[in-house]
Amino acid sequence: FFQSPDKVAEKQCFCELKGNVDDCSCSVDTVDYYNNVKIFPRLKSLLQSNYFRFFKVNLHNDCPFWKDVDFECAMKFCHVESCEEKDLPVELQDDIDDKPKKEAPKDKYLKENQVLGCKEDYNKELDLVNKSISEKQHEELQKWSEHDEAQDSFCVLDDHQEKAEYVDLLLNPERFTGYQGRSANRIWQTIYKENCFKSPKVSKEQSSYKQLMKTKVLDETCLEERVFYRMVSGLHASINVHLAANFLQSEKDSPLGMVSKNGLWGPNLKEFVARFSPETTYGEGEKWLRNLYFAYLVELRAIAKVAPYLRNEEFFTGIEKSDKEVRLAVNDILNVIEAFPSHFDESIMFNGVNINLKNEFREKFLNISRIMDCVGCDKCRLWGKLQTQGMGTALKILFSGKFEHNTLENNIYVTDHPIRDDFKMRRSEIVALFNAFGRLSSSIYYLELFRNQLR
Ligand SMILES: Cc1cc2nc3c(=O)[nH]c(=O)nc-3n(C[C@H](O)[C@H](O)[C@H](O)COP(=O)(O)OP(=O)(O)OC[C@H]3O[C@@H](n4cnc5c(N)ncnc54)[C@H](O)[C@@H]3O)c2cc1C
Repeated sequence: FFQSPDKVAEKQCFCELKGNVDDCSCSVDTVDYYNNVKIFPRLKSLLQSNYFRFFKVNLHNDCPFWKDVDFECAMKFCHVESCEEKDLPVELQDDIDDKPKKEAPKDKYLKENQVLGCKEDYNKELDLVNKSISEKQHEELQKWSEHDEAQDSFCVLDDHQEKAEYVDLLLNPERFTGYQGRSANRIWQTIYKENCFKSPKVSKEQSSYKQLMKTKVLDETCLEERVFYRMVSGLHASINVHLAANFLQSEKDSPLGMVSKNGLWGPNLKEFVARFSPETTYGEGEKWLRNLYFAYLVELRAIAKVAPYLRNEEFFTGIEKSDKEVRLAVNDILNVIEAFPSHFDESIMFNGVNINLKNEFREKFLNISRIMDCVGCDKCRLWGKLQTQGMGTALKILFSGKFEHNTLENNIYVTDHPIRDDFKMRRSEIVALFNAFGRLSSSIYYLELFRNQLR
């Protein structure tokens, strides 16, 4: 089913990406082969284990940037079921002992009888940017920088907050929810326009993407800015690939679908093409897909870099047999990841530049993790938080400076001083990192599926 890099068929479709991933020395074909054959199957199985399937998250935070969060998710499938204590592994049950009992779900999250997909005309507001964000941002960041523990973090972790609850990720899969319209658009718009350095996203005044591309905005930015943009765009692409790959459909047109009591789900080629084809995206779709590979390579490298630390983790859930299996499975996947032939080289970043650039990079990413509290659909918020926390954890590993002794020799990273005493990872960081990487990995896998359908 998957072809080795040298046997890849004649390229035809827009999603048949050629050459190297931008700003990396690694080819798309290498990632496809390595991911689809070696990494994805291992990760898929690992992420079903008790240690990795339960994620502690606070989905009840108020949006720090604007008051009128629209809960525009139109389907009952947007709702997240949190775990009851009895369903959790022993180790995690202790963790919620003194927590207040779960609140009843808010009615606004459950709009079972609404029409699928919210088709509100949001275009009239597309250009509006909420200016209050900057002031708010400032306050939030001020608080953040006063918080010692958080100094080397790139994202907000809310697992310690009072209203945080365990969620079983396997029972709440990331898939099409119908979340769209003004609310979803405002989140992406804010991420690109407010929080990024210079994004090629256009406002309505700028006539088209084509025109924007002529200005080559991205090419003119420095590496760090491009990395930032590519990470976010890669995450965005991954989310949109997933919603096309796990789309609600009827039995009739879905031989590949999975039947469950919550509906019939499966890949929707039309949806994928509509989101990424050159015709509908002014040729940008291909670049967004390439950014997915970029984000993948950054997280892959972070896991390789933190491998010595992870090899000392117990992955304790209180069930001896399965904990041992998880340790073996993690070790196996770390071996595969470390042997990847062409890792992203983070040492090229933040060299000889003003230290403020690194801080700015961290602060901007921190804001992106905070914007997730403004997402008006529970399930999208859950996966948005998990993936930004995973990405933030990867950035912390790469840029917190606690692995400075890692050197690149003959294209292989050598870790002289594997773990510094002051480098610590929380359980939620490990869970988020692996699950976030799992999302990117599965997007690349689904991309192959769509490619094959288009051939
Ligand atoms: C954090 C978050 C999580 C979400 N999770 C889900 C989910 O689990 N299930 C679900 O069904 N929906 C989810 N959504 C909604 C989904 O991402 C889309 O916003 C929605 O389907 C509407 O799509 P759209 O066609 O309007 O374009 P959007 O995806 O909303 O994009 C807005 C604009 O950004 C540009 N753009 C699109 N992709 C990229 C890219 N990769 N890089 C750069 N620019 C881009 C395009 O110009 C596009 O018009 C989520 C949204 C957010 C903000």
